[in-house]
Amino acid sequence: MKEHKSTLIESNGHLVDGANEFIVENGSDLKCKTKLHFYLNGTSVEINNPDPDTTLLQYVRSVGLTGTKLGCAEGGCGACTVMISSYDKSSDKITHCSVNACLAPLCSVDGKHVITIEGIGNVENPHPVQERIALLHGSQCGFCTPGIAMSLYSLLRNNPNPSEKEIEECFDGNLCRCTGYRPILDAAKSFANPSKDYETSENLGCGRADCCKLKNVENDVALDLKFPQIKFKKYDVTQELIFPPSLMKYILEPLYFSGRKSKWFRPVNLNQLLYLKSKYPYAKLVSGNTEVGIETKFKKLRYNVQIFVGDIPELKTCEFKDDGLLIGANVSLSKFQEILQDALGHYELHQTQIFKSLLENLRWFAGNQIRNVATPAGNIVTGSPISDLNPIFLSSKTLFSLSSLEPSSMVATNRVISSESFWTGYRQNCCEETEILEKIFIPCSKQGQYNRAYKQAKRRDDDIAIVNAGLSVLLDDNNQVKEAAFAFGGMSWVTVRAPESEHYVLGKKWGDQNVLKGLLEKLCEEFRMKFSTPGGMATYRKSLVVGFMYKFWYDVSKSANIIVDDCDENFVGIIERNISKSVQIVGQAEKDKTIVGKQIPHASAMKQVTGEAMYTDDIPKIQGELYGALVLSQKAHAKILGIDATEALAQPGVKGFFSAKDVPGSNIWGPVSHDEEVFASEEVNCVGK
Ligand SMILES: NC(=O)C1=CN([C@@H]2O[C@H](COP(=O)(O)OP(=O)(O)OC[C@H]3O[C@@H](n4cnc5c(N)ncnc54)[C@H](O)[C@@H]3O)[C@@H](O)[C@H]2O)C=CC1
Ligand SMILES: O=c1[nH]c(=O)c2[nH]c(=O)[nH]c2[nH]1
Repeated sequence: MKEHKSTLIESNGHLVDGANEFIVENGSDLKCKTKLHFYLNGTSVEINNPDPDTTLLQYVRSVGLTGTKLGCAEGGCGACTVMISSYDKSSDKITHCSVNACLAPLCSVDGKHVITIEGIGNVENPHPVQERIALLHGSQCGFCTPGIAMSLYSLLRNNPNPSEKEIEECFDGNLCRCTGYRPILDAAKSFANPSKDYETSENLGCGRADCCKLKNVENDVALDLKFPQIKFKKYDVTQELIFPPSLMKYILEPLYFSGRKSKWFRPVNLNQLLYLKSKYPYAKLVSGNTEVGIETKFKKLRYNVQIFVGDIPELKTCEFKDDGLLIGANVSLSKFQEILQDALGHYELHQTQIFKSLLENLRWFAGNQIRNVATPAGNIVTGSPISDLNPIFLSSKTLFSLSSLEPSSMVATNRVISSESFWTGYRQNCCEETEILEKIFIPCSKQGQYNRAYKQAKRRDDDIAIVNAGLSVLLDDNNQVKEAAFAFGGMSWVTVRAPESEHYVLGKKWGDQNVLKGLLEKLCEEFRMKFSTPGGMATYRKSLVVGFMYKFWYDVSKSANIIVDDCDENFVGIIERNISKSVQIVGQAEKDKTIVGKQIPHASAMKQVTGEAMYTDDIPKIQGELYGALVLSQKAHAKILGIDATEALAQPGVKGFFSAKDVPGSNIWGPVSHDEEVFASEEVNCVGK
């Protein structure tokens, strides 16, 4: 990766950007539009100066599309899933992505088509996805159901002929707490081609609903045999909502919005971005917003100026160089997965070790909705100590290219820094304020090099690591270690290497049991963790480090054909979960019976899958509406001798205080047996009553 310099400002002092010349406006010299334009469920929407702090979820719900739900608000549960389609002029392709609307900024959807659960069907005319989930009992409380339907819908829009495995994986960012996944998967797998081999790569067309490549796709599986009592609609891809032709011609221009608390810039090329970053060094870059969104919502951080980098083509490039992969820092993680998969075919087998490690860890990196928008740059710059990618970057000497404008000359300049010196402390790195991460160079592995990645979390999918690792060794022809790089996440304030263990193993023979013993002892010494360490679980975390190295030892030995004693195959490789299988046996309905033996969906099912079911939070607000808050007991078990409401009434905005004596009629209620008090009258029997 070479460093470069280029002039960005012409002698007349104006910023050079192809045909554009920018004039002073909005506090910067960049001429910007102040109107957001996108499509929502097939209808054109224009908003003048939207508030940069509004999420897509807040917006769609505010216009009455309350089928999209607010669950966890941090991209973990999938209840807010919508689909965003965009058109890429250079490849003439439309992509459809499931996205967490709770994190997506409204301002980020310019030029895109947003489809919510209401946009795919309704109770009178449900989409086949909605109909099958409802008829096959895939909803109970129904709160997660629209999100589940949208994940499946997004998969089918990209891949109308999925395998069962692809269907199971499309739900890795959706949680359901009451229905159970069995009926959901039954419904979803009715769209699967059971004969399709997961590994088969096929041409999935250009993303248009009527793409000629999809004409022969037969989705009508043997549903009649599997579900004899139900007649389903056929799934016909050609009937899907099309990508608006006018958006294909829409030219992305720089945007500027000014809200109550913050300003938002959307540059559309690298020069504009560097210029804005030089003008506003303190500005926060926003990419997938999956970390920044958490910071602003939960950590209450404020960013007065935000620069959205999601529409900059230079940050989404990919080049297969002779010695490695050079990618734009803001490709989405899903796109990164595709690039890495392509790289496996492009390079020789021995060169692909690091790419394989990255692919392995990306499988377990959050859920689809996050990977569709989050970027390597976001992960690298955040520098979380349990980042999934950074241990692999650190153990592979990946290079980062940082770009900025030199303030005096306004010349674009660039420096390359190794991952080994990038992170400087807890969530800190060596990026200067005016610098942006432009490109990432991931080297090919050498002949004799073995690189593996491991992650242990509380659950496999959609979870953050407890400890993770990127481990690498280079062996010579005699299996002696020439180079070693062992990087771990979750063991310190930053992703760290284990220099003493690396040094110990240098020159020693891989496969020698004494070396293994010594190496594990060294690691234990190196990662001495106090019992009181932040994050806890000190012993467990240390044992994970040792466990990963043990696994790596046997994994490398097996790959390098080194005969070792006691090699248990279970140590090597990844334990794969098979495709889940289950059956609900529904007998033939007896003709003279109206209920017994019949597969009858519950009364709310169709409303839930279409997003039409109204939950408390979905009821439109009325003018002057008041909210209730409970005053709770701080005693575990006490007699109520009297209630003094003075403190509650003194709170700002409080209009009244109500207790048991104010309940008209009976103060007793309960779901089945009526044996609970609405408000405690004489006695409390727990804290929080
Ligand atoms: N909310 C969730 O469930 C999950 C969140 N994550 C987080 O998401 C992040 C992934 O990235 P995004 O959403 O794209 O990040 P983001 O838009 O939230 O930005 C994260 C950080 O990266 C910086 N950044 C982004 N692009 C940059 C660039 N080109 N140059 C310099 N700085 C840049 C931002 O200013 C910010 O400090 C990871 O860091 C990870 O921690 C990962 C998995 C799940
Ligand atoms: O690198 C990460 N991987 C995850 O799976 C994850 N989940 C999360 O919330 N943050 C992160 N970071």
